[in-house]
Amino acid sequence: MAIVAGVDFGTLSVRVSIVDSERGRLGSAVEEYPLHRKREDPDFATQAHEDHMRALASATRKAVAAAALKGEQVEAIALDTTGSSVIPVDAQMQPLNEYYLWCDHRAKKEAQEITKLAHAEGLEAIEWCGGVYSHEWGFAKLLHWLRNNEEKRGQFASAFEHCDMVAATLCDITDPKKVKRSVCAMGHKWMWNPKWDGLPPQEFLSKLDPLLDGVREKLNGEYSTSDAIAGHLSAHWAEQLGLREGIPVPVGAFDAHWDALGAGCREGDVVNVVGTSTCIIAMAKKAELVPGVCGVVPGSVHPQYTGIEAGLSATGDIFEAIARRAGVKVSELAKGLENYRAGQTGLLRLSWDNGDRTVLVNPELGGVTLGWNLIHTAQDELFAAIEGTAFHTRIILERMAEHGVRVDRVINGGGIPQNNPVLNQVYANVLGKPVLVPSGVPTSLGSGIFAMVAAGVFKTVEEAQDALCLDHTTIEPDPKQAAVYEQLYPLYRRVYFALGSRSAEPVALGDVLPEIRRIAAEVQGS
Ligand SMILES: Nc1ncnc2c1ncn2[C@@H]1O[C@H](COP(=O)(O)OP(=O)(O)O)[C@@H](O)[C@H]1O
Ligand SMILES: O=C(CO)[C@@H](O)[C@@H](O)COP(=O)(O)O
Repeated sequence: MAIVAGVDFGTLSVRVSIVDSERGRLGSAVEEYPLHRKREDPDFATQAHEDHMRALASATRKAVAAAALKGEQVEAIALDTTGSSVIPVDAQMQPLNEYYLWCDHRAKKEAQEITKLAHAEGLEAIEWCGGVYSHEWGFAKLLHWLRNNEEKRGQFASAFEHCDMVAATLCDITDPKKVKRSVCAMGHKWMWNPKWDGLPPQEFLSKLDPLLDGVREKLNGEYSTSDAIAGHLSAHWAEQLGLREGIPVPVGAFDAHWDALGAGCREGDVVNVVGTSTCIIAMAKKAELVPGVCGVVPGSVHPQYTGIEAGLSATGDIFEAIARRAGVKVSELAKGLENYRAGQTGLLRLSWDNGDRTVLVNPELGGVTLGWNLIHTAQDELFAAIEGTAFHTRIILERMAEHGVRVDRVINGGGIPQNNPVLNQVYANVLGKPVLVPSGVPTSLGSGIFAMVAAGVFKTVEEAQDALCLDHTTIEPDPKQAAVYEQLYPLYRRVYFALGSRSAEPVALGDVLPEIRRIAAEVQGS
């Protein structure tokens, strides 16, 4: 028997779970931290390193108390975070600014420049990240920071993903060169891959902007999968967290990737980690390039597999915005959704409110709702938004399957499937497949799995999964509702490509809207 701590840094809060190798999760605690946004600049989204560390210390102490244990008993701590959440640091690992959070979109211009040059130079890496370098990713954010912080540039020693920065802080590693970097974070967001000798060549980066001269060297170091140890908990942070000094901290990774493992992901499974955004995660022994899918990286989800990541740039964030505009909480607006039937609203809602991450990969897109009439309500829009995210998910899963990714089982992981059963049923109906939902919050179990491996309790991720993962409830598609979606999905697909991409066949709303309305009228009349 062994006890470890699993940590998950989400967009708004950190969850710490205390996990026992035999009894599973013994207790957990959540602590929030501020997300700094600016009303005048919707692209701005930052968070402070100190706020994260303070929240981590408090949540860890509370989780240990909730588990009715002593912190001394915890044998390892592992952590995952959002990404690309990037922090520039000086030569002593001190932050030069706040994190550019994953949803900070200020670096659109830089991302476009990277994409353009990468294609012009024939950089193989650009094909493996969907053909478009995202403004949510590391190099775009770093270049934006360098261009906009002239007075601090002289102190710039390196930049880190949130997961690597927290592990380094906990282990008191103060030399940027000695910090181990996560292949998951660096592979999906910084074009790192052993296939082309790590990061893109320095010549490419310098051509992009001379401000990036020498940056490859500054980002160098040991790149590791999460079965490697990043370091050991320092005396200072052991005291802050209420744990034992010297326990191992494995190399971290992204939240969605470990959430997928925590939700029980094996080869052949696709996990929709549905939260503020959706990350769609799969893993394969061998994976080919998937056009429009934002990352195919060896070792990223599971150390011995190639991880595949796709997703929606906003899911819960869309639901929340709809509720906010109606002046209520999303949990309030969600009450009564179970009375809705497939397609009944007559609304078709595209989930582009935060741009499109996969498969169009276009940050310029914005949310679109077709079919409004004068009596539609905010709740109608919420239901249509759930349907819209499910349709978008189907487009992505079809793209993955076309390129050899197995979609034998679909698992709805992440926070929202635990709170919103209607969403799970809509997903099963739209996908026309059973959807498996973990029978309890899967968040932070992935970290528990890697903490167990770090503590040496289990030799493999699979053994740890067998011990820690929760059972699944299977949501079967409802044949009648699924049949309605079989009519609506082709319309959604046409509109998605026609509105979102210049190269697709155009579509006339005068053709689409009567069809959506006809389907709604049939549903209402049945
Ligand atoms: N009942 C609900 N139905 C749908 N969405 C919800 C509900 N309750 C909360 N949400 C959304 O869940 C999101 C948070 O998801 P969660 O998985 O807990 O966090 P994170 O994505 O940061 O890890 C928020 O965007 C919130 O709007
Ligand atoms: O993009 C990634 C991981 O690659 C996520 O960290 C990001 O979408 C944030 O995820 P959450 O929805 O906050 O869990």
